[in-house]
Amino acid sequence: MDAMTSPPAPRNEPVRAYAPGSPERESLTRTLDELAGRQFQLTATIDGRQRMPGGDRIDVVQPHNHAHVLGQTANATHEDAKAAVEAALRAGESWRGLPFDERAAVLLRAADLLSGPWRDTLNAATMLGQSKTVAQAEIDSACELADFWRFNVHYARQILSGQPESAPGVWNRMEYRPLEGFVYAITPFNFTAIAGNLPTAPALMGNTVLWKPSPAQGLAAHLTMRLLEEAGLPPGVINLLPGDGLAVSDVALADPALAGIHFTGSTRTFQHLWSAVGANIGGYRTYPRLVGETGGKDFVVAHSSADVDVLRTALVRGAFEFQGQKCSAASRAFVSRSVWARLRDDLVSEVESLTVGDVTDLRNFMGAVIDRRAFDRLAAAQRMAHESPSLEVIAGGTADDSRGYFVRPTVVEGTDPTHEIFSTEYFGPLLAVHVYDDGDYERVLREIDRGAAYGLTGAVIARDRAAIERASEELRFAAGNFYVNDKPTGAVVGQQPFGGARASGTNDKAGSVYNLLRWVSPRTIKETFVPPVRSAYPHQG
Ligand SMILES: NC(=O)c1ccc[n+]([C@@H]2O[C@H](COP(=O)([O-])OP(=O)(O)OC[C@H]3O[C@@H](n4cnc5c(N)ncnc54)[C@H](O)[C@@H]3O)[C@@H](O)[C@H]2O)c1
Ligand SMILES: N[C@@H](CCC=O)C(=O)O
Repeated sequence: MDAMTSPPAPRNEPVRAYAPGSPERESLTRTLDELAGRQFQLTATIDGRQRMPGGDRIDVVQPHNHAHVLGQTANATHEDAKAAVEAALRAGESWRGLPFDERAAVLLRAADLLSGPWRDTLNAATMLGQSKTVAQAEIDSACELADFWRFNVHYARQILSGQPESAPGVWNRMEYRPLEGFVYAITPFNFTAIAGNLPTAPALMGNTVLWKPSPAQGLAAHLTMRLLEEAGLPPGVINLLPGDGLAVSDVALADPALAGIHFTGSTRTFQHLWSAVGANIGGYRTYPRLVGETGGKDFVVAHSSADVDVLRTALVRGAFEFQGQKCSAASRAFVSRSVWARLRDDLVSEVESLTVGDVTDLRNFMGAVIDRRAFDRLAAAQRMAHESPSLEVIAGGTADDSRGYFVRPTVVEGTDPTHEIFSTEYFGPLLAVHVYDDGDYERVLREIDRGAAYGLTGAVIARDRAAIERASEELRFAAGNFYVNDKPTGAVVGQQPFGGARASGTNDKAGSVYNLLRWVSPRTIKETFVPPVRSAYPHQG
């Protein structure tokens, strides 16, 4: 169809409350029972066909009840990856030839399916598979994913409408071509929305994709793929390859047609991928676009003018929601001594009262950490905190893996702000607090800026406008998402475009124009209506 069309304007998907007795709670509870009672085969999807990969088998379990197996998956092999590359390249010819509106319609339909009939399914899968409470699942697998799909269509249209000037007699046009080759999307365990966005954002711009989700997010990823198929995604446009990704990387990173990597996960993994691309740089048809959103050591700085209730709430929610497994989670706090005197006891008792347990019991505030590796890492960090002379564990500090991977929310007070607890990302419910003299605000801002390698999120809690301005200035490069009198988590698509620099990534702001621009390779076309027919210029006489 040749027309300037107007799709529905995007708006943020309203967040449901799931209060006791509400219809949405009853319906979700039924879906939780239904999914928990099934055994899923978490297959690969290559060229629209599902098959179990040929590599080692992996059980996908409920982290809060690790004896409960939700399904089986397997590591994709070299053969699986080669088949997926071929399928993506084949599908690319027809997918990029489709008018933009047809591609956009698939994602708009996916968003409406997700906010309607698929909502309970993806929320329940995210609760069971990733141990998210209903509130955390709802803002992720329902709202943020639907927002990504709707807002990306809106931002893509803005990009397509960006056209150059044309002088009289000439028509200049900009064509937003997809990249030449395939995009490799590698996604983390912690957000179903990020997992769904990373393959679909390049696809919207006309690219075809290999999608390698985290095994620990395998159930929600499998169901997201089914939802996209129901929405009309053609075979081969997104090819899902489950497992650890090692064989997939062997194939994808060595392929001349690798045109981009869309990654979210740890800094270490991204640096490994970047090095592999660097080592092979002469072998590609085009320079691969490398987009990676990675780790964080996110701060809260409380000035002596801070409101103590605002600070306590920002710390508890910011550090402990989803067990601190958000790249944005507050993990280092710098609190002025006069505020700490009024905060400490209430903070400790609130943290000690947080309920941690099975997320299908909707009264719990927190679930389990994702797996054995995370549990061991966090238990070791707790031991280190108990043993270190400059640290005092003032809340939590225990962990129990007898039924699920449960780690109590833990607050550690540290006198030495250069201790590794203030610079290492542990990715769990562990908050380190440094108390500074009220007069040392400027010094502490510099300490925060230099104290960690990351630059993802941070917050200042203060009533004094000059203190807010000083923090904003001094910490300008310490956070890509900076919050004033709020927790440093919970960015909303369309409102707080998300991402950070330094060791936190390429800061391409998922769910924005900046991100989508990375998946196009513009072509400028100049057409001259009445072209010259002589080479000589007037000054030649
Ligand atoms: N900045 C952000 O927006 C953001 C968002 C979410 C998570 N994160 C970060 O992600 C990390 C937690 O997620 P994670 O534990 O899933 O990270 P991870 O790096 O362990 O894994 C991320 C993905 O990479 C895959 N992977 C690892 N090695 C690979 C290889 N050689 N080839 C192909 N795939 C490979 C994993 O299987 C997984 O799918 C934290 O550091 C967190 O801060 C950042
Ligand atoms: N965008 C999310 C964090 C994603 C990383 O885990 C937030 O703002 O809390």
